[in-house]
Amino acid sequence: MAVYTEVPDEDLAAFLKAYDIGEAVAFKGIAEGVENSNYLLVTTQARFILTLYEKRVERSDLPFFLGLLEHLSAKGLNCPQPVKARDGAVLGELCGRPAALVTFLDGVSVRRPTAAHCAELGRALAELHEAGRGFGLTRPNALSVAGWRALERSARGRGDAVAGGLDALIAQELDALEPAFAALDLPTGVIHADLFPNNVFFLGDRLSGLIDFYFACDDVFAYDVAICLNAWCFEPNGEFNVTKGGALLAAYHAARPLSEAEIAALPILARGAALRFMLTRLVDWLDTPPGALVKKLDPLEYLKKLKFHQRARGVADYGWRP
Ligand SMILES: Nc1ncnc2c1ncn2[C@@H]1O[C@H](COP(=O)(O)OP(=O)(O)O)[C@@H](O)[C@H]1O
Ligand SMILES: N[C@@H](CCOP(=O)(O)O)C(=O)O
Repeated sequence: MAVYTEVPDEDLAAFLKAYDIGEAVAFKGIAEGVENSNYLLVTTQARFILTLYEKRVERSDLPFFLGLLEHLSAKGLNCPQPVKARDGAVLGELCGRPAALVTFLDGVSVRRPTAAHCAELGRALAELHEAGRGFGLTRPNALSVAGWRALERSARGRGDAVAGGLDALIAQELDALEPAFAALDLPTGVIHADLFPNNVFFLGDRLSGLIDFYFACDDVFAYDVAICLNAWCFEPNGEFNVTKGGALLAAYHAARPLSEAEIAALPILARGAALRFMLTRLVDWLDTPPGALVKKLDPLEYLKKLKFHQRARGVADYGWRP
């Protein structure tokens, strides 16, 4: 359960005084999520999500995240919209944490995406990349290749207790991926960087909205595609589903054509994305105290994915059909 900070009734009431959104009629912690504390707030006017920003979110990044939501909403993308307080501010403070209210999106996330879901996702990802153009703020990707060494250092010497040989494998991957990423010269812009199935809502078969932009940053567009190939196209038994991969890539390409260089780079980008999620999960796995109210995510799921990417012979292995 991702509620790190409990909000007492009187603190909530004081916080809501700054807004013109009606009276609170229900307020409850949301079990899903990993990074921040999220609450569902129902008022006499509407439903909202109240987020208290926790560990990995830097306060100085919040204008980027909240401004991006406003920019994307204005471009017609269905994502949460920050709610302004009476003084126009979108960022407040609650229980000693930065906090914001955003609009509630209808829809449900899918646990077992089909090829049709992957196609919807591919199209929406391309639309997100297009909609991000012209956003005035920038944010480097703290969890791209330049950030992986620090994660490796913080897990160093402890990986082998999770899987035999893991420490050496991570060190070798970094040695291989750092020069490979440095050699890439691909189109960049605003990416979501965490568009996993839990952050995508559907109404029936149609994708209805995207949430959780708190890893969004400026980076290579095709890296975002590679993150999604990892998150959407593997089966629970660890096999990559080329039908799903092909559907995701074709739908993305139809909405934002991928260049030859982007297509050729997908296997190495997917390998890097697998390492990135394995590393953050590994650090959380090792450092989350026993009894913490959060579901720890399995780093070894991403070790299996990484091994698939190491073996991949080319983009055809991901279902790409020219
Ligand atoms: N704008 C929103 N509309 C509806 N539900 C939301 C919204 N934002 C978050 N949620 C719910 O809260 C859960 C956790 O949100 P998320 O942003 O993924 O948290 P975290 O960043 O902590 O991982 C989501 O799975 C979803 O159920
Ligand atoms: N998607 C990441 C964890 C981040 O969780 P989210 O709830 O913020 O999407 C992973 O699977 O490792």
